[in-house]
Amino acid sequence: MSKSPLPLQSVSGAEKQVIKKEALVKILRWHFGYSDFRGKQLEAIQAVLSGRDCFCLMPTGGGKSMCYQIPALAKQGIVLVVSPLIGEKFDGFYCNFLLVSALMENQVMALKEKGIAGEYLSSTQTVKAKNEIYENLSSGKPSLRLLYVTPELIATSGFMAKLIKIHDRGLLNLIAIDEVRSYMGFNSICECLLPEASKPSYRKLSSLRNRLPSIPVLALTATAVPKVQEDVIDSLCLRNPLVLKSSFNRPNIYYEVRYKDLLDDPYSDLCNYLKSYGNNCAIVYCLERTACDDLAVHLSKNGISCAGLNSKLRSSVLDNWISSKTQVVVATVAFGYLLLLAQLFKWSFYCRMGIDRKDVRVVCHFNIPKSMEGFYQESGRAGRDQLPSRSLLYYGVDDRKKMEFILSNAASKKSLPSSLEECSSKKSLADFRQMIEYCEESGCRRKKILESFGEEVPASLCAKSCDACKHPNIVSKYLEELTSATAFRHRNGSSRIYMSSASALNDEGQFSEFWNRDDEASGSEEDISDSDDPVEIVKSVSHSSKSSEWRINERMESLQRAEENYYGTKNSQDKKMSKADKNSISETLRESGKQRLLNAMKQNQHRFSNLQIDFVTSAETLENECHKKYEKSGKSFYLSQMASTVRWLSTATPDELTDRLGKTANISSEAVRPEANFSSPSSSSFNPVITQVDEQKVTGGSVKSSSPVSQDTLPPPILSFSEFVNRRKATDNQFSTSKRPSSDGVTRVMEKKTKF
Ligand SMILES: Nc1ncnc2c1ncn2[C@@H]1O[C@H](COP(=O)(O)OP(=O)(O)OP(=O)(O)O)[C@@H](O)[C@H]1O
Ligand SMILES: [Mg+2]
Repeated sequence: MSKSPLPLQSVSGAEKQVIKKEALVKILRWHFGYSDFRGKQLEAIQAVLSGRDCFCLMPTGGGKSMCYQIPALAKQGIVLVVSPLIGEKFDGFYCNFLLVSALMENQVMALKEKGIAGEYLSSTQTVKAKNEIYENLSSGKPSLRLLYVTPELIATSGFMAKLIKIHDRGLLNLIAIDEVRSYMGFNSICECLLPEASKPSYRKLSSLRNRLPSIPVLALTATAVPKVQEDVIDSLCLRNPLVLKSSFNRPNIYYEVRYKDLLDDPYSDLCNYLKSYGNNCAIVYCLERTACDDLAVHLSKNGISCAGLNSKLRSSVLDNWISSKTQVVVATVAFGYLLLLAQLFKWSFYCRMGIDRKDVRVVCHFNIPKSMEGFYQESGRAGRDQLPSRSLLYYGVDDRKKMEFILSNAASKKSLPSSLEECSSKKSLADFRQMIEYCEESGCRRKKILESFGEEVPASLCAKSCDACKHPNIVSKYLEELTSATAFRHRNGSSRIYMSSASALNDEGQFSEFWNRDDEASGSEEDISDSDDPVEIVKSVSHSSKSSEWRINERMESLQRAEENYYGTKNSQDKKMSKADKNSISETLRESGKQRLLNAMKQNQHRFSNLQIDFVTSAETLENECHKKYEKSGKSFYLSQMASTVRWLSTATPDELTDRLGKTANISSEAVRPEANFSSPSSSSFNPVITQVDEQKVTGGSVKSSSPVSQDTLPPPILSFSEFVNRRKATDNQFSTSKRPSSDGVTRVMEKKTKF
């Protein structure tokens, strides 16, 4: 319902007086229906209305927009809002044009619905629409109050000329630079990495001050560490700005980390988690497009209405989500192996896109984000209505390695001078380190977040609103298990630096984003050495000789060689191992598994003390059960099942243990049957029911999968890089020999579906 604007105060552009709080609250109530200002809003508004520059740090969802929207309504004239959220240039950074446009429309529409004359200028608009805006601006008394533009538009001489005219007529009130952190003052290294095309507009922001010296500038951001604050103030040439900082704490968000390596099936875990939130809305961030697609399919299959925002983003997806038709948006944090810019922008794009849906109850990161800053921004999408909400991060050791690999390499992709390259890479890794600590250390998660922004807070601030404060023992236990599982994998050489997802081939038969053809075409120039040391491999990627043209096959082969060397030279025993052997469950592994179970039983002996059981035999029985079930699928599944069993032992009742041992013993005594594989319905009888009981009870978390292990529910095998390459070669050959590309495409998709 549109409202007519509240009559303006009699404050002309020339007058620099403080408008009283009452008058401003009246505007707030009239247009937005809120009873009072939040946090530092009033101070920021009064500062800019009195003509002073202001640098305002407010947490995500803190209400930054209000700081320029109210001034736009309190004074005659126009507020110019420079926002990276609406930049069509962003499609150059793999961000989708349509989505950007949809968001922009959404924001302006929201203003219009409130009776506020807002417009945006973008290349998505028709010439007619743009002309109407320009006509309005040049009319005697423009009705426009807020004009949203991109930094790129500011850089054009045509627009700057128009702006100066508006200014000269005394109609420009304020320049607000929203999400200023997104496109300025990263640091000098990152700035160097911006594509040439973006540099002028980026720099032109500072020229706003030179060209329009009398207009106050309001810089707004949700995340800026002290160094960046200085950069922003310098770059924008702010004069004696009022610096307003609110705490970054989001008390209504409960922070939790779950460990993929300790879960039977993270997908199911997430499904259950989301289901436990009923019809509330959620955002799930994934690292790769393929993972995003997989997850979207998985969630949909499980009855969760879900839309994937992937390569073919559609404004309708977002519209549906904003209008509550879709419960979950799985937003890919599309990442390009070869582009640092992708690292800089993509990860944070979806979180910064300014979606103002207040009732997001859950934000889940299905992969670890690359920095605390990104994580904070993204998780901050939850609970913008200040109601209790959750941030859930699934941490996986493989995800961590993958990200470390990417970050180590990212700088080398831009042909930077080596000093900058090293520095940039170090910075990214240091930023990432904070995320690892957030996941792998047992202290308060909230404290870690806040400390990363330079805020010293007492642990009591959390008030048990993170898993580490609420369930310290459980979290410590998980971390211990994670450490032993990781150490174990490390010793046995099962971790894979080049591991790709099960959907390494996407449905179009192209590579996953990790191996995106477009990226290849964009001309990266490194090679891989034969070193068996991952660190060496990473280094060699950075420093290898340049070739004029990127050749994917060569690169594939060298990576394949590197992987083979990695496994092949680990030790002489490994050398002889075939791929199948590597995934097999060795006797040593089994022995250590038994020991692990025995320890777990001993640790929990107070609960089992009345049972007439021998711990050693029981541990062997349980280990046999795991082995029988997972010997065919291999080591990783076996290990994960062992970890689950250890957890189960920490909560199982004596009856449950007797029951399980009894069943297992019966089954163990049977001769090995052909149906002992996973498709056997009878195998369900000895599938342990494992729950994160405590977690579930107290936090409403999910119940771990207890369904029978069948062929359908088994997680797909993870291909090694070599397997991936061979498979790709096979499909490529198939493709090239085919006279009918369309039917071949179908074959390929089917092949993927059946094989993976
Ligand atoms: N004083 C207020 N009282 C109540 N709600 C408010 C107030 N100010 C803003 N809001 C609401 O808070 C929500 C978040 O505001 P806004 O989008 O401006 O946040 P933001 O700081 O820009 O967040 P982000 O960093 O995520 O972009 C909006 O729905 C807005 O209407
Ligand atoms: Mg905002």
